[in-house]
Amino acid sequence: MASILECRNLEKSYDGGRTKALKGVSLSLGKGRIIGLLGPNGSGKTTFIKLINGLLTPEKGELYIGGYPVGEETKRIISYLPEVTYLNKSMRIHQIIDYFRDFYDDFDTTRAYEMLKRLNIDPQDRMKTMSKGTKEKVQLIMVMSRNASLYVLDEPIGGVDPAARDYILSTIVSNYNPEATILISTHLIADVEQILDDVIFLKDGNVVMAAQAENLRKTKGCSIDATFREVFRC
Ligand SMILES: Nc1ncnc2c1ncn2[C@@H]1O[C@H](COP(=O)(O)OP(=O)(O)OP(=O)(O)O)[C@@H](O)[C@H]1O
Repeated sequence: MASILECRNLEKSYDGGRTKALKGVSLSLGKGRIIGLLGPNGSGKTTFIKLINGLLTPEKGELYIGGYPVGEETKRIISYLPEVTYLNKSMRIHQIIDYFRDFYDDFDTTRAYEMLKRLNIDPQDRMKTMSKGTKEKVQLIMVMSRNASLYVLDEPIGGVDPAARDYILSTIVSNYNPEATILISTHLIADVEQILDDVIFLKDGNVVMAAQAENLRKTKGCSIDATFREVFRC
């Protein structure tokens, strides 16, 4: 299978080496796959995502996205949803859409307005007057309205109510280019597992499992959520 991301022996630590967040991660992410990056708190998910986006640099190892080392080329092909809100709170949604359209050549304005409509969000609303969950929906819509090769979503539905989660997930799946790859980091495994093709389990900075979701369910005879609870039982 052709891959969009390849990494070998990635290592990253904090505090001058005292905290080893990634201890030699090697992975290949296939094109056109929806991949769950799963692991308990502190397992290294956000660190890995920050390396992909060039916000951190590894101490060791190699990382290539679309055949390029992390840099300008890779930023162009990655659409990234960070854990924290980064949109200007005083802006109205339609202004944010204009901003994204000006900033990203691959931004699809029509798709953004369609997704807002489907989720009943008024483009005239200002970010600061919206609930946490609605802000999350808007951010996700902006990120998914780009025609990227790799979407990296760090906890995309944490603040969204359960009724809206399925709707958002199906919106994600139906609106993105099937050639593109989506990497989703989340603790809400039961909610997202229906859309996952592959899963990666991270534990203490190591990949402890990387498998096709369907194969894993067959082998274990249970859901990904149940397997996760078994592997990471406290
Ligand atoms: N800025 C930082 N300074 C020091 N240590 C950090 C920093 N960021 C993360 N760490 C540590 O690195 C390790 C991995 O953290 P990371 O945030 O990547 O995990 P995570 O899997 O995303 O966790 P969570 O599910 O809680 O978001 C943890 O031990 C964490 O305490």
